[in-house]
Amino acid sequence: MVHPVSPDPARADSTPARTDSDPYDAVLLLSFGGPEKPEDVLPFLQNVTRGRGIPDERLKEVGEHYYGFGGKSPINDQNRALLAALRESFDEIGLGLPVYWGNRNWAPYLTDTLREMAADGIRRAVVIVTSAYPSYSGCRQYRENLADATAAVENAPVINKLRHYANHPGFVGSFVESTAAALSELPEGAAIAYVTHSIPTAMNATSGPDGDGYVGWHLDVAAEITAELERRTGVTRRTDLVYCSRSGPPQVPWLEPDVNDHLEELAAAGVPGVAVVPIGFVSDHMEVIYDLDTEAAATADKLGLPMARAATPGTDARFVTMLRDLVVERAEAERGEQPERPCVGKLGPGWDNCRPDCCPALRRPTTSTQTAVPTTAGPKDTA
Ligand SMILES: CC1=C(CCC(=O)O)c2cc3nc(cc4[nH]c(cc5[nH]c(cc1n2)c(C)c5CCC(=O)O)c(CCC(=O)O)c4C)C(CCC(=O)O)=C3C
Ligand SMILES: [Fe+2]
Repeated sequence: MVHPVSPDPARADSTPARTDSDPYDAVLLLSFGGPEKPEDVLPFLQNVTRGRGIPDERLKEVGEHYYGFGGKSPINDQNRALLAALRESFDEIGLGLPVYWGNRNWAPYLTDTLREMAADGIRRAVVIVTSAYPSYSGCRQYRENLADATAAVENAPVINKLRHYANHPGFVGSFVESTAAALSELPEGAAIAYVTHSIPTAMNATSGPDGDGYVGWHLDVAAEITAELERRTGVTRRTDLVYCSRSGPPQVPWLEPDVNDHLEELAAAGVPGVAVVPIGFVSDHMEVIYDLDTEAAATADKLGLPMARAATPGTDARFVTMLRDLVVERAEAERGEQPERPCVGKLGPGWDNCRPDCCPALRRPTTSTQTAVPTTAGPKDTA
């Protein structure tokens, strides 16, 4: 006779109580990093642009943006504030996970953070990236950084990256509120200009599992914010998705129009004002305080076009709670449960794991001096 297998009580007692965060024992906040003082600016820019073919002219120009703000980017302080807010939010529901922080381009460097996590005995962590959309720069490059750092650190934790969250109601809801606040400062009939970081059109073409994921996700998020505001107020407005922070050589096509050209067009069209809504940024980065609050604001001023910039999520409660919910959601999924996956828009929730061919790196231009030279070639062709 076969006896049903009954649980061994002694064994059950020794099994640790399952918490909401199983199987994770830590959270890692992964970000871009930025300089903290003038001496940091050049080495930071060298870290960012190593092997990326950015013209020297552009680097000098971007360096000036940082020097104009005392050589300090707001991004690190924004991340410190987000860390504090996340810890507080975890505490509220008794989610006892330590929260670590590492960057791609500046201290605390990701590799050092992983080393610290390994030393603390962290075995498995979930990573929050401060980039909400699919693209090589905003997703795969961070996953490459994680792979490199994991390979460099002995006993590095296993790491899972959260799904893209731009179409989560917490992210969209935060921008709905900030856009409404910006519009309330403007004359009736003001337009909305949604702004994100420009990328090469070729990078957009390979973004996400089906391509065009970068622009596609931004358009979907913009449409949701617009629809919710319209639902609340009954007012229909002109809306556009435009871009800032183009870099790279001029012959390489990047996403357009630039926000400044767009403001010119709005003014020419007789639009009475514009809410500039930086949906591509989770907090106030240099792109926001320079490209929008300084440069675009000066353009609008010159045009006599009233402009109000909507706040980024930063430490907005909707955004912080969303990140906490996503950690819990991913833990549930990894335990084999079927979590709810809140999302708005037409595209459906982001995927937990990117396919191997998602957002491939672009082939970067090389010069002829980097190609192999046939050994039969003469020392110099003087013809
Ligand atoms: C999609 C995207 C995001 C959003 C996703 C994410 O958040 O990660 C983002 C964020 C950021 N980009 C930043 C800074 C820079 N980005 C650069 C260059 C580039 N960005 C690109 C794309 C993106 N960038 C691309 C395709 C390049 C060309 C070089 C290359 O192919 O890699 C350069 C070089 C100089 C220049 O050309 O501007 C700098 C200094 C900072 C820090 C700001 C601060 O200090 O507050 C942040 C958050
Ligand atoms: Fe960038």
